[in-house]
Amino acid sequence: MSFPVVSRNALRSAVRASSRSAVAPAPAARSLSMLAKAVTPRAATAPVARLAVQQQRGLKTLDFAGTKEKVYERADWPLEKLQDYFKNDTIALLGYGSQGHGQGLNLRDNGLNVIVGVRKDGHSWKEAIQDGWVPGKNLFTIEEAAEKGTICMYLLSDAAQSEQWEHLKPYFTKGKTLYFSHGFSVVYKDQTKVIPPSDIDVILCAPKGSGRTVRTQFLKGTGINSSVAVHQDVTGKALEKSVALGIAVGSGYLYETTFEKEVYSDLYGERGCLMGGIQGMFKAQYDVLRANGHSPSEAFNETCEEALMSLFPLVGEHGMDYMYKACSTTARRGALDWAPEFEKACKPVFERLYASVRDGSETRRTLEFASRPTYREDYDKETDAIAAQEMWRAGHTVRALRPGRDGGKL
Ligand SMILES: NC(=O)C1=CN([C@@H]2O[C@H](COP(=O)(O)OP(=O)(O)OC[C@H]3O[C@@H](n4cnc5c(N)ncnc54)[C@H](OP(=O)(O)O)[C@@H]3O)[C@@H](O)[C@H]2O)C=CC1
Ligand SMILES: CC(=O)[C@](C)(O)C(=O)O
Ligand SMILES: [Mg+2]
Ligand SMILES: [Mg+2]
Repeated sequence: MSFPVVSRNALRSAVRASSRSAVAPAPAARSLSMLAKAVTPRAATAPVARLAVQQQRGLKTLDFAGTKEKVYERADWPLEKLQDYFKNDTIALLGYGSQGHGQGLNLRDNGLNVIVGVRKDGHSWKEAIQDGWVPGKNLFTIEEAAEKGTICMYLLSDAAQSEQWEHLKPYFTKGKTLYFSHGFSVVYKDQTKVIPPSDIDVILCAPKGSGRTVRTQFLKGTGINSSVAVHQDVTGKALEKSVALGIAVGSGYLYETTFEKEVYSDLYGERGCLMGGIQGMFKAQYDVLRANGHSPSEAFNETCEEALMSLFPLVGEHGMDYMYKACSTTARRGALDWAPEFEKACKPVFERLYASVRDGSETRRTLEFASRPTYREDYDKETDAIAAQEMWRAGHTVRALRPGRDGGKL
């Protein structure tokens, strides 16, 4: 079938770009995903799968639109090398939220010696048991795991990292490594009081996506992209260790950054285009359609469904210009004219947001809110309120209509 609105040149350059790109899936990765599907999940599958995916790539300096940056790729860390590198380590995951789940299961499937530490009988404890962690064998209280771990992965919520710090710090003794998936605790130390002992390596690997995706991409044989950074290098091996761990937890490739840059960009991004901004923009567009007499299904389809199911995936695969070219000349004219209007309207909001991240206001708010004993229920109330908005209730019905779907949950 032909694809009339995309010029041959555009298609050719899209293909060239994607074959050049560091993220283009290697053929081996594709066959790996079939392999991963063909065998039962967990332990036995992934190590076999990972061996199949020896790509000829490793540490690289790449040109990102004119700026040279270092990227680490998993080809430099085949499974046997990872297993050998961490053979004397006990990797202790402290916390089992979204990241604990994704990173922990991937480490376990990679055959590394990993244990989980969470509050006994809490929500995470139950979830860990469901995921096959066994109390007394590889599931412990936070304190027990912190004691046993030579590499302690501090994956409690950012608020709990601060709250538990004084209590857990004595376990982070000389020679151990402290690992974060966010620059938050260390960078906002004035508020969090997290100041690591000076005789341990302090490193970061922050997957740039949900812990759920960290897991699903690993099972598919692809890999999330992550940031790596070093806060303290006592052994001279801190960077190497952060890269090795980054690969071991399921990253496909890693960008080098600093704790500060990671946390500023992360807090900003999630409040902006990734989560807060997108909900706000969808809602505003939907409400105007409804106020002008459009039905809920029409308003939802023209705001969310088409974006998420048709146009955004094209942007993700090939870039914004490709998506524009795949749409009508009519759409293109209007979108080209209106994009700068939106940019102008949004820019001051983004500037205010960045300032609020940098001056610690966002941190203060998070620490206050997520420290509440009722934090789960309190968050649920607000996300339930989003689910209760007419827009997302309409979305529930729309999603259920997608062929192959039997319900409204993605
Ligand atoms: N979510 C994501 O996908 C991403 C997260 N990160 C970072 O990874 C780290 C972990 O985040 P995430 O996985 O989302 O986890 P959450 O922020 O959802 O935190 C959940 C974990 O913290 C524990 N916890 C919360 N409060 C307390 C407390 N007072 N005492 C003891 N334990 C507590 C929970 O245990 P319990 O069930 O017992 O309450 C649970 O194990 C954070 O630094 C985050 O910024 C980085 C990239 C993406
Ligand atoms: C998933 C992720 O990268 C976020 C949005 O930054 C987070 O969950 O904190
Ligand atoms: Mg974040
Ligand atoms: Mg993030």
